[in-house]
Amino acid sequence: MQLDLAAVRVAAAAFPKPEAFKPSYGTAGFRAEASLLPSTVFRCGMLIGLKARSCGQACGVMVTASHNPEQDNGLKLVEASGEMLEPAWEAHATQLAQADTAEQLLQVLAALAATLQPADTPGRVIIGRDTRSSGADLAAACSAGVAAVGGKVSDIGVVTTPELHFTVQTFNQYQALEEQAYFTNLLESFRTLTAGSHAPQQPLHVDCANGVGALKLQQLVPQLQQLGLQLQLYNAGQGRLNHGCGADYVQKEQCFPAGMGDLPAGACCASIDGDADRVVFFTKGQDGSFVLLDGDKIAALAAVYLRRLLSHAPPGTADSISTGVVQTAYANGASTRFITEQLGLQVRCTNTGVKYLHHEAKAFDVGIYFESNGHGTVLLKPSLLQRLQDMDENMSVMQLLAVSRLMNQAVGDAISGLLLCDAVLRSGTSLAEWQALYTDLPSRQLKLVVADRTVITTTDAERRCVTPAGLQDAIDAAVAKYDLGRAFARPSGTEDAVRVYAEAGSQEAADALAREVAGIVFDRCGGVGSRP
Ligand SMILES: CC(=O)N[C@H]1[C@@H](OP(=O)(O)O)O[C@H](CO)[C@@H](O)[C@@H]1O
Ligand SMILES: [Mg+2]
Repeated sequence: MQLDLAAVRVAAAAFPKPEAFKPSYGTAGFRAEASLLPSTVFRCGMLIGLKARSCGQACGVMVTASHNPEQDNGLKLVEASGEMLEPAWEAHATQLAQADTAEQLLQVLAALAATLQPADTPGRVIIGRDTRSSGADLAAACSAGVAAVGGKVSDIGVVTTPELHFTVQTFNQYQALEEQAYFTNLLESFRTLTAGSHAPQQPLHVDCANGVGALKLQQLVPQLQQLGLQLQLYNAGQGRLNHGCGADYVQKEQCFPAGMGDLPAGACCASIDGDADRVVFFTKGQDGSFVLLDGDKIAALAAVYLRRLLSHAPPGTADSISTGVVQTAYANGASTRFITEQLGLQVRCTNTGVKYLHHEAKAFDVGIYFESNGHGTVLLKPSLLQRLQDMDENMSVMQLLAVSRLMNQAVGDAISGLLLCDAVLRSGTSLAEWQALYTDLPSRQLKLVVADRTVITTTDAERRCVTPAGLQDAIDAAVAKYDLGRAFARPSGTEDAVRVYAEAGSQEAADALAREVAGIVFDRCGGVGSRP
């Protein structure tokens, strides 16, 4: 592909890279303090502009730092399929973003362009952003990057991350960019799923993390009310983004978000994160305690529901359909046991990061995937959808098709997840029954800093360490001392830290095992600071 490198040089000069800044495309794209990022987003604009021109379709950029503080920002790049950027291109993105001089930058860009052919159709880049104050300027820098390589831009303004993925996916199918298509799709599929179910339900109290999800849910409130769902929104934009609220806070701190501690016992509550791509549920126990229903519990509920729908489909349907649940090593062992032993479904474990789960889930006709922290969705294979469409109209078949429309097929979507769980709760599974599907094994997560976390390499979906030598044997010896013990250590893909996870028969044992494993990692991997 031919590029006007002189013009690129001039355009790039307006977005100099801070000298010591070495950004890399992590588990969820780039993230940093917003003022560091203009060069990164400009360069990623060039990268995704080239990709769009070479495939002749729309690709996407989402400017967001998700659950991180307001002063941070970042970006996620989106393929024409609506899915996350393919790994080979993550490496190109890192190379471009790290180029120190104009010469290096042009060299990396020209080398990449030389491998690409322009398509017959022009392609375009759809850019969205969350509510952060730095978002508009960064989106403009990204547009400038796309333009510098001769690409076309559609800036769709403030949207949730999954909405951007959905828009890219559907634009390539129907050439429409209207936001209403996203809402209509959610509302109509929710209507099908809840038709004939037992309204009125109790209200659903949603903590919106003071983020973009609040804006979008506010728009849905009146129509959802007509469908029998009463949404009460909290942290809907008055307070600081992700501050004392949001899915990340609630799941990590295991406590009520700001403004929601006074709700009555048994209230049905949920938290979404700053860019609305993850959701967890929670409630208050009769004793006033905080009760979390995390991504594992959502996966279990979705699995119960889909299994039920499949069993009511025309005879023989369920037998010929592969249904599986994809989890990571962080999934509570009790959830894995419930899904395999009680539901008789397959469970696969992948590396941490939604892109790995999504990929694995596509192998099933019905693939349910959730990380414990609430990222996830339900995928139905196109060949299965075709089969269902060809079947006689049966309530369960209609509902299975509705699940495929409600659940974002490109990426995890908090709004889809909220609506799916509400629909299942109305279909006859109560909140108490959901809670009681299984009891979580006590667990503990810790993190520690070591001199160089890349000395730790892992295998078996990050559940076992390969290097440094002897580390895994020492972890195994620790785990063996605990009843129902399981533990692993892995380097984070988003932070300069090593994460340790442990579960065991009691909370004290899980805490002790996590501490012990963290100590082992500290001693053998060059721990920094005080020993855990
Ligand atoms: C234990 C944990 O919660 N890890 C998170 C975190 O990844 P790490 O590689 O563990 O830093 O950020 C990812 C991106 O948001 C998310 O997908 C993942 O679940
Ligand atoms: Mg997020």
